[in-house]
Amino acid sequence: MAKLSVNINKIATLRNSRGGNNPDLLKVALDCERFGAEGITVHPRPDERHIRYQDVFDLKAAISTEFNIEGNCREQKFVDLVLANKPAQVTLVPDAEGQITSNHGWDTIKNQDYLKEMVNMFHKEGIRVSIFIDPAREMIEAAKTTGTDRIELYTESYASNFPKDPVTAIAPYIQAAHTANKLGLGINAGHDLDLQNLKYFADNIPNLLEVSIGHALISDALYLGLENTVQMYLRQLND
Ligand SMILES: CC(=O)[C@@H](O)[C@H](O)COP(=O)(O)O
Ligand SMILES: NCC(=O)COP(=O)(O)O
Repeated sequence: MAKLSVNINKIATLRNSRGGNNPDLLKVALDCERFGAEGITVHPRPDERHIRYQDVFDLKAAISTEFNIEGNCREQKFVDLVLANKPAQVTLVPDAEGQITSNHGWDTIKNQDYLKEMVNMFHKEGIRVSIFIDPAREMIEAAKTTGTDRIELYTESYASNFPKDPVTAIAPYIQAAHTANKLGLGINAGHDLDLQNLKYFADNIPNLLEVSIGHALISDALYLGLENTVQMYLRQLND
């Protein structure tokens, strides 16, 4: 069964909009765990518009499930933050400066040597590495040569095409999963997964290990409540 890691960036966005501590990010993370989430994901960005660097230290000290820190390893501040906190997993994402949200995976062919160095450095500190990637065979094959433990499949195109044609939407992801499985790479996935598209994805991707979900899950929680929402997402993965 794939694990559910709740991305709490949006809770930090709401908190930061008023400058106080409401909602309390730590409490939300602990509540997500209490409600059944198997991991917490954060994606600190250089402008700290949602997750602040201090949040990462505070979360690391408080949570007991798997901590996944996503971000751009070309930012030295991000690398230092990850090394100082030693999460269970770091997910390397190739964000351009000022990007609203992540919108592409790594070109693992062009950046092969650089990624190798990064993977090596995080491995020396005992941190599992996942590389954020589009579902393309050549990118997955090149990812394998970096020594990464896992890839995270960028699911935006699956999510946007799912409503009109689920079979076509998932086809490249099934191919990608077969390639990754053959190479012995673990498979994570994320971006725009939601209560409509998650079950079909999880049912069709062989050996899916983990999904990280934030935007839709936190939005659903406004209507459904956080406890109920976390459990509804868990059911999409486990039923
Ligand atoms: C890596 C990824 O897919 C993104 O979902 C990201 O983690 C979300 O970041 P924002 O919350 O800043 O949009
Ligand atoms: N890695 C993807 C993630 O953490 C959350 O993405 P989203 O659900 O906010 O699109």
